[in-house]
Amino acid sequence: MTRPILLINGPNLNLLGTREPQIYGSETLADVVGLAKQNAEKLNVKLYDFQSNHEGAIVDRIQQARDEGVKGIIINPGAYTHTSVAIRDALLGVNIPFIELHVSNVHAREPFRHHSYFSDKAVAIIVGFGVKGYGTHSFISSLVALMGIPEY
Ligand SMILES: O=C(O)[C@@H]1C=C(O)[C@@H](O)[C@H](O)C1
Repeated sequence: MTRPILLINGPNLNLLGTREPQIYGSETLADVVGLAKQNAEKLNVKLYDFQSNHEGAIVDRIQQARDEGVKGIIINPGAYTHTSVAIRDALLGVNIPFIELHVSNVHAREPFRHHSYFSDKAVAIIVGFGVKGYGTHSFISSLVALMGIPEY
């Protein structure tokens, strides 16, 4: 029985690899998701992934996660981190523990990136590890533990 978790990436993360590589690195989103899935599988964790540039689509995907029995969500809301009450409400509404992730250290960037609509409700926050934050083996196992997802 695998333990389903959902990885959500918000706007412009589909540009990873070509987008401001000095900030976000040169790996593509496909590289990142592939590594995370590989490492999740080793831990008997089924990782679903989703990327959208549209706030409502992210809200819909979060709501769908409850029906799928997703046990935890790792979300990089992208710029919606700093603006979206709607995505915050969706996460609270489905009552699934989530971890907030950012490739860059948002606190070392422009002031408008210092506020997050998610951090006060996140189980944990991963900030500034670059794309490594998405999914080395040790990260996934600690994320799963942090989200209180039981061993099957
Ligand atoms: O570091 C990241 O992954 C976040 C990604 C984005 O697209 C920005 O809008 C956020 O401000 C930071």
